[in-house]
Amino acid sequence: MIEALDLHKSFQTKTGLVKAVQGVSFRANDGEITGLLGPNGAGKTTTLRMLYTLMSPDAGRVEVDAFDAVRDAEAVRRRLGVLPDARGVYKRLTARENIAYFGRLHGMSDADIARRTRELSEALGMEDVLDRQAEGFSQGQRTKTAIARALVHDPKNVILDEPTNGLDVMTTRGLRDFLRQLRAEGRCVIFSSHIMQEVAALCDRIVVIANGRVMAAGTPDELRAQTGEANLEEAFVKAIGSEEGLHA
Ligand SMILES: Nc1ncnc2c1ncn2[C@@H]1O[C@H](COP(=O)(O)OP(=O)(O)OP(=O)(O)O)[C@@H](O)[C@H]1O
Repeated sequence: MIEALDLHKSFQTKTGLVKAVQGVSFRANDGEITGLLGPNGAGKTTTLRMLYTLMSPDAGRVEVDAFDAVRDAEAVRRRLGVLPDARGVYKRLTARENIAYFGRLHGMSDADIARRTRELSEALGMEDVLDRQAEGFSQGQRTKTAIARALVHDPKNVILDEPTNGLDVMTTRGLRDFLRQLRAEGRCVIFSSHIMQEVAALCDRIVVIANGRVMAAGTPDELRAQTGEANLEEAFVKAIGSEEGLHA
């Protein structure tokens, strides 16, 4: 389970202070997919970075399975699998070597790494590229490698920053099935997106973010009730106040 408790984060820039996240709170439960939906610049990536301990919040707290992300950062990292916005796949290594490298960083045995690599490559449909050097991989192949690598240590909680960005329709469908499988395994899954159809298709719980603030949050039914809109996509538009930036 992942909890964001009144998170704040600002950045000093040449043109002044950018308030990227201004009081974001939500809870993502185990066995559920939670979607962070918002237009470009809403604060999704900054929020996720605080959840996965890359950035510390100016104010507020993150808890992962009741561990504090600042005080117990190590314990939190062990419980997380992360697909960051910069995928960061090592080009000189094959997909298999990329996955194994992360497995070793987590202290896994070669046998466990081999077993998890088999499971993940089958689930993600990437057996054909497993032993190819990542140099020259398509965007989808890079994303799959980065996801397999993030999950090699079998983490209970999974955070994915715009996982379907740049993927074709078939790869996106495969990835959606994969996320549903993670949910069925009882994991806590959080992903960000600016595509409302994506969030509507997958999520048990949705956090609508704009200008660094939570505009609405809840199950699809709760969001429809809160906004008085029968159609979920209309509910998103109403919560944000505009449909700009919410499409593919
Ligand atoms: N390191 C940084 N320095 C300065 N400003 C930043 C930094 N990181 C983020 N921001 C600003 O904070 C705001 C929120 O950015 P963030 O990347 O969190 O949004 P996002 O919802 O993930 O957007 P996108 O969908 O475009 O990825 C933006 O105005 C962005 O320019």
